[in-house]
Amino acid sequence: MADFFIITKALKDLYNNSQRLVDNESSTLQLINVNGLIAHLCFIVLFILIDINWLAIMNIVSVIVWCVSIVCTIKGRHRISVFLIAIEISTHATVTTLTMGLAAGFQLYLWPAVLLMCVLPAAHQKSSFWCLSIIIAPLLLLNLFAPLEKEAYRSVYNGVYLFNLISASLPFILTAIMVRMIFMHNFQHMEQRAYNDELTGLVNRRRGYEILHAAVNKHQYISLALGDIDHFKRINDSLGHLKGDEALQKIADYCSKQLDDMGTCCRWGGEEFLFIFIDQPYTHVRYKMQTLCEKMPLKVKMEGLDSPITCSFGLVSLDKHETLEQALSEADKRLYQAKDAGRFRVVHEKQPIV
Ligand SMILES: Nc1nc2c(ncn2[C@@H]2O[C@H](COP(=O)(O)OP(=O)(O)OP(=O)(O)O)[C@@H](O)[C@H]2O)c(=O)[nH]1
Repeated sequence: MADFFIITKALKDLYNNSQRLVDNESSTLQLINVNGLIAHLCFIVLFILIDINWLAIMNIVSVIVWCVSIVCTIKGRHRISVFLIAIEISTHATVTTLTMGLAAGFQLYLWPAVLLMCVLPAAHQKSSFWCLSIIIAPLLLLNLFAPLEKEAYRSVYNGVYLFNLISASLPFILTAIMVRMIFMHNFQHMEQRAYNDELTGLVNRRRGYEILHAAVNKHQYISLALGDIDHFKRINDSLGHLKGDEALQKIADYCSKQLDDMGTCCRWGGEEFLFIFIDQPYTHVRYKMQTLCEKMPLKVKMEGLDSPITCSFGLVSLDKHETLEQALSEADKRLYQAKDAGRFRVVHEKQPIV
């Protein structure tokens, strides 16, 4: 069991680090450069072994191009590096396919290169278009017009094709994984921005409504507490808006920690928070909200304030025959009752309980 956790943790770490990797154009390019360099070094050995010396020499030239590309990437000349990669792959595939025929499988390297070019220079559309053309043009022309086989190389076709098939599939699969990771990362980022309040990090009103509607559709038992910071204007007026923001962050932090897994705290408006409890016994919710309210002045502190930081709350549970809007409106009414009764309290029925 422990082994299983170690493996899942290692995979998780790898996934997180690789996300950082694809976030950074420079490290992605360098990863591709190093892979290209290693592949061509292997080619040199392979072609010496099967005695095709002109291909071994050609791969030495390729190695030099990949080295130059590595230097360009280090110097931040990413566009040149991408062009070099496109030209190297395109030239290599064209010359070898025309000389040995399609049966050797060198044209296969152009497919992962198409995918790579679509992903890599995403920030520069013009160069992306040219790099793609450098790859797509030979891909089409070779498949249409290159000779299928050459008599001189018949004996090596099986081995060379298999080698090319495997080593061209690997970058294809890796690039596809990279595209998926970029997509997932961007999706999570967008979801985070769409659902979370920027200042406090709490879920926002939109997400709050989604959680509520989902619970209503599933006929779950819902309790709501609408909270409002007491005399927040005074905090802003005495310490300034930036410190006011800091107070909001501290209160949000405190509320989420206090709630733990029991419920969700949303930033409902400026200095208003909505606490959502799904399928939690009302007595537990009442106790939780009351403790949260009582402990707040002890746990949330700001230097330079004359009075402690407190909140008032209106707590309701959603009746079966009641709509969400009615429950929210009732919570709002109870919040006002809490304010009228002197603040720093939870009103859950008609009368305050703190
Ligand atoms: N710093 C900061 N202030 C905010 C933000 N959103 C709302 N506010 C402030 O919150 C204050 C709300 O003031 P009021 O509605 O008068 O309420 P209050 O002073 O909290 O008084 P009571 O609610 O009656 O206890 C205003 O000064 C708003 O400018 C925010 O994101 N950052």
